[in-house]
Amino acid sequence: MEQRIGFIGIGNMGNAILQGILASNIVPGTQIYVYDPQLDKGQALNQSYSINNLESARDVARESDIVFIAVKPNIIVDVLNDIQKELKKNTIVISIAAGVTIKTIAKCVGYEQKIVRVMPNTPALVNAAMCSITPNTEVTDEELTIVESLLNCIGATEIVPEYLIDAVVGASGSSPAFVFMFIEALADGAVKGGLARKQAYKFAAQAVLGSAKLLLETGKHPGELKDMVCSPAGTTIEGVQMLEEKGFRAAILDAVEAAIKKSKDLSEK
Ligand SMILES: NC(=O)C1=CN([C@@H]2O[C@H](COP(=O)(O)OP(=O)(O)OC[C@H]3O[C@@H](n4cnc5c(N)ncnc54)[C@H](OP(=O)(O)O)[C@@H]3O)[C@@H](O)[C@H]2O)C=CC1
Ligand SMILES: O=C(O)[C@@H]1CCC=N1
Repeated sequence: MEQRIGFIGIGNMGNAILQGILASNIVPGTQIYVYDPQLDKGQALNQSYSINNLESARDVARESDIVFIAVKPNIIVDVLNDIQKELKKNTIVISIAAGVTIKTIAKCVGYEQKIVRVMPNTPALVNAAMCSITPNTEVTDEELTIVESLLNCIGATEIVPEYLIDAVVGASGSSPAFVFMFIEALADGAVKGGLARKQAYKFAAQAVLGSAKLLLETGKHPGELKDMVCSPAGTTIEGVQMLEEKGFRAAILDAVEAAIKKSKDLSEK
């Protein structure tokens, strides 16, 4: 890919996308420009991949054809106002912020700027991200394809209308945290049953990974796959009954709903 890619902010999520892109080799490090106030974050990558560590967000905006804004939602407006004069007409501004609308972004960088909202997740670090993509009307089909191919290098993508991004936050942006809690709890249970801690994480995580793969690759309904595990009068159905009694499904549903609500609240501010 010939485009120069910028990153403003390389905290948890910016760094995960950046590392995923670097590992995929789609863009050489020399075509990547980053700024984060903690310069050491970029310096480590500079040694391994020869990326360009710049001294300000404005410098990154000036150098980039596609620029990821990966700062927290509460400072994104300040950052966008700061870089606005440095953007070229065709620069694609990608925001990964939860709850910051295309309209809010356009108010800062101009309604004619090419803007894409992306909702990624941290599995980007291991090239297993799920990203939603929402372009504004200034983005051409060709440019959208470029953004898609960039993000497909770090996982899977789906194009969604803007009003569904809050739901994506619940389903895949925030949900890795819920899944890690689930894995941690699975492992705690196994440790209680006598398994060594390290092995417990491996068994639990591989079970989650394998189950997700089975669902995606067979396309079967999750209920059918669950039924395949439950032998009559066996061990699994005992656990399933316990999860139903403790409100497992309702708890997950409520957690997703709470994340969606927060994302909506942020965009109404
Ligand atoms: N974490 C996740 O799983 C996901 C996050 N997101 C979105 O990603 C964005 C970033 O979140 P996350 O990575 O978790 O947050 P982090 O706090 O981990 O990362 C933000 C980074 O931006 C840096 N920063 C602060 N001010 C500036 C500035 N003026 N210019 C450049 N960089 C700056 C911060 O430095 P310092 O720490 O010194 O302030 C930090 O390194 C948010 O908008 C969030 O909604 C979206 C999907 C998933
Ligand atoms: O917690 C957050 O606000 C961000 C957005 C989605 C995942 N992390």
